[in-house]
Amino acid sequence: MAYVDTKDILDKASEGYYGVAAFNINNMEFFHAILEGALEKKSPLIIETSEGAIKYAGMNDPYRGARFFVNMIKDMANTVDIPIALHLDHGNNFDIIMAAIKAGYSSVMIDASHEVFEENMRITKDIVRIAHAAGVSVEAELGQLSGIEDNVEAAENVLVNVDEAKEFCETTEVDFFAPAIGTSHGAFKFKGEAKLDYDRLKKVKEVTGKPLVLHGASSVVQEYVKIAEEYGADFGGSKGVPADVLKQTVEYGINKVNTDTDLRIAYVAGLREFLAHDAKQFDPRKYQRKAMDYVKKVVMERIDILGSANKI
Ligand SMILES: O=C(CO)COP(=O)(O)O
Ligand SMILES: O=C[C@H](O)COP(=O)(O)O
Ligand SMILES: [Zn+2]
Ligand SMILES: [Zn+2]
Repeated sequence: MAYVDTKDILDKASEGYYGVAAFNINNMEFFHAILEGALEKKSPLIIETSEGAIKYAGMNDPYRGARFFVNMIKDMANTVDIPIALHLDHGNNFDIIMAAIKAGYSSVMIDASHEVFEENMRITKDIVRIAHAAGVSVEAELGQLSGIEDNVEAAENVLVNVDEAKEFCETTEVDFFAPAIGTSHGAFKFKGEAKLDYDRLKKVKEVTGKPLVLHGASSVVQEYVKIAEEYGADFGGSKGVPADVLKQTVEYGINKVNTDTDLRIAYVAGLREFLAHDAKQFDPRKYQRKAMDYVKKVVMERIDILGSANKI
């Protein structure tokens, strides 16, 4: 169909109260596996790359890395019949954000959430001005991702403040907004029960009216953790955001659901399983296929959970 603005995908999702997964990639194989899954589900697709992914792909040259991803994804988008957007995840380095905008990313995230509120607003507003002038939409974040502990006072300090969220969105004119509501990145999100602050989420949706983004949203699917561990991995104690919790967040206004860890675990499970059974194989197209099939399955399962199938 086309290479599109992330905002187009997310405005529709926000109106329709469904979620679209944003999948992190570092290379072609993950992109192909994700694309196969999205095509089968006829789902809009957001691909995102971290600054680290851009440096990796560009052999430490950000502009070269950003061009690498734009070329791969834009070209492919023009040959398939689903909308695809390319997003810079957790942009923090000015040069890399500029490289992504210049190379043709659909959108960028400016993550100045570690700064104090006023400074976060100032930095975000600056990036919005530059990005919008280039026709690129912007995501920004408020609060810190570190999970809700039993201590409520500590949670207050890391979770998004609703009044600040309103002021932040109005002042900066960001296109989509990531409120911290209790998730964290990686495979070890919760010690006990997965607990997110739904009330806070509902209020943020109400006061901002923006498409909302959930970071650290992987489910850490135990089926793949088990396979990986059967073949030598050690992810003891891993725990993610369960599917029913994700569905609930979508119902309360989350539209972009960032997913990296689930794909990494599925891939490494497939790779370990395949290699353990075929000691003679050294063709990457063969030994990566099972890993890609597992990634594709995770992608399709997430599309079903979030409700973006047939929304093209
Ligand atoms: O938030 C993410 C990327 O920005 C990814 O989160 P996970 O580590 O839960 O996959
Ligand atoms: O949010 C972070 C993403 O999972 C990307 O991580 P990375 O910096 O290892 O590429
Ligand atoms: Zn952050
Ligand atoms: Zn994130």
